[in-house]
Amino acid sequence: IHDDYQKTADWLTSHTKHRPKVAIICGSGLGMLADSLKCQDAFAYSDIPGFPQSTVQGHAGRLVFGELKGKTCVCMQGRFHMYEGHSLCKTTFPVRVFKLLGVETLIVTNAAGSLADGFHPGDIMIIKDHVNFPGLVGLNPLSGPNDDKFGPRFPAMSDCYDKGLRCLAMDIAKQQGVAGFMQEGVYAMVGGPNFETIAEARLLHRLGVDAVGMSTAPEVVVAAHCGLRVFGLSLITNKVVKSYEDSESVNHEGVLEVGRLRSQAVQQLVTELISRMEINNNIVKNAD
Ligand SMILES: O=P(O)(O)O[C@H]1O[C@H](CO)[C@@H](O)[C@H]1O
Ligand code: HPA
Repeated sequence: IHDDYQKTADWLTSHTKHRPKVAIICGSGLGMLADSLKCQDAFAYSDIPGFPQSTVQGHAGRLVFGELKGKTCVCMQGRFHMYEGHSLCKTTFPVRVFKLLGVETLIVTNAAGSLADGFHPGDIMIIKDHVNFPGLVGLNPLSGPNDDKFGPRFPAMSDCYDKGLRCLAMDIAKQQGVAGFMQEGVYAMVGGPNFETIAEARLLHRLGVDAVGMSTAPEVVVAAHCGLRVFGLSLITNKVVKSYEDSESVNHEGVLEVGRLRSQAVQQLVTELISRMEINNNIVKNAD
């Protein structure tokens, strides 16, 4: 299996001169993060040996290499979800390819519905921790024989969202004047593709979940397993309906619309974070 990741990494290395240290996974409606990369080399997923295909609207299906503020990055314009029918191994395939390419830091973004009372559509939540619901019942990308070349059989997950990067992102948000819609909280992954029932929403709320979506946790588990430093952002695109009296309901078009609305703020925050993070070692530069 290691060979499959290596083959894809070798193909990419022979098709681009970029050697990224940072990888970004763009969530629903957040694909524009890739647009600001300079000196781009872009590949359709369908042209990359071993890569799965994106099937969801708002996920373009392109891997983009380039420079952002002098740092070399690779950006997934479109991710893979379990509900598309991919195995969890396939949904997280690119993360191990990034590791083999020399990536040290993974930035994950997603669109999510909020459960926390003080959260509103348009808020940006720094992910402090996650609840991996599929993982709790054994749907885990690390299931099966462990590949010791990537990491240990029983990896710790108690510190998978890097504290230094979380603090730095909050400082940057204050400096950019967007602290008013920044939050920090717990993301839960559910399987989807249906949105939550009211009873499910109430359950998640009572369990202390701040935002819910259908992705991210498997990618972060695989990244933490192979020693990548992780930073995660959820764009709150809707409130999850928790009341039987509420006549509103969520839809994917609305999710994408909020993505477009906040695209610039997310882009500015991620760009500045990358610009200020120390590459090549694990020390994060403090805000000025
Ligand atoms: O998690 P991302 O890919 O941002 O997408 C989120 O938005 C879609 C639902 O609108 C789901 O796929 C959910 O997971
Ligand atoms: O309300 C939601 N629930 C699950 N996934 C989501 N992705 C965007 N919004 C939501």
